[in-house]
Amino acid sequence: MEKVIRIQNGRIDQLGQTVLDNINFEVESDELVFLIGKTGSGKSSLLKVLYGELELSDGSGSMVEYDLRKLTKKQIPNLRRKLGVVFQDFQLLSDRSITDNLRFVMRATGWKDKREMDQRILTVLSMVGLEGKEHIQPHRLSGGEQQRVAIARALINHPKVIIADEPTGNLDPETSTEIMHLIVAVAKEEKAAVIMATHDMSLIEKFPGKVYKVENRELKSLDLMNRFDPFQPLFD
Ligand SMILES: Nc1ncnc2c1ncn2[C@@H]1O[C@H](COP(=O)(O)OP(=O)(O)OP(=O)(O)O)[C@@H](O)[C@H]1O
Repeated sequence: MEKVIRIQNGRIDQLGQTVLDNINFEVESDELVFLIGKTGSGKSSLLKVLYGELELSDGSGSMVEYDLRKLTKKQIPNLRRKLGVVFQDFQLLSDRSITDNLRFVMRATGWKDKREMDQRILTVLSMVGLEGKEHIQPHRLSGGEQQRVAIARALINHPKVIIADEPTGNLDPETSTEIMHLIVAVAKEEKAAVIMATHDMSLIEKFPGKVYKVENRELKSLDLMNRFDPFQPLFD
């Protein structure tokens, strides 16, 4: 299996303070990886490094084929073309239809041919079960549907990695499970790895994946056999 993420002895700083140190982390192209840990522990910071929003301050790291220590401003859009990013608050443009939300990203990532764009829009909307809703504006959709649009947007460029920062944080438990099923299914279809920060333990129980815990400025791989040991709580 190809490694799509690799960080060795990495360090992440925010405003001169070390958030995470001695990060050793690898993700293969077909893996589902959960990041857990208390609020403020550094999950989002790690994800930001992976999508080029924050520097890797020390060590070495690669994301898809990009060297995270040598990432130039010019390379960041190219890196993001290889990724799909999904956020807790969906981050859709509220004044545009679903189609225009997707077109906006497509234009920003170099798509030009209108027919090809329309075709891809139909494909990704059908992958997330939103066919027929192309012209609706996001505020007329439920939270679960809005997250489906965000997932469709993440799929536009055939991502190698889907990065999801608490994608179910604003959804009820039933919708969260549906969205999680969808992320896992589309990742399989597109052959993308998934790395997801979450506070939702029920998702980790339902969907088999690797689990890393961020704690005391360290990223620890949790032993899968022991991770439900009641004496080693996942969440404090
Ligand atoms: N833009 C920023 N500037 C400075 N410090 C920041 C910034 N964003 C986060 N931090 C700090 O970095 C640390 C890690 O925050 P981060 O958002 O990565 O945690 P998290 O585990 O994702 O939390 P949450 O579960 O609330 O999303 C915190 O101490 C936070 O205050």
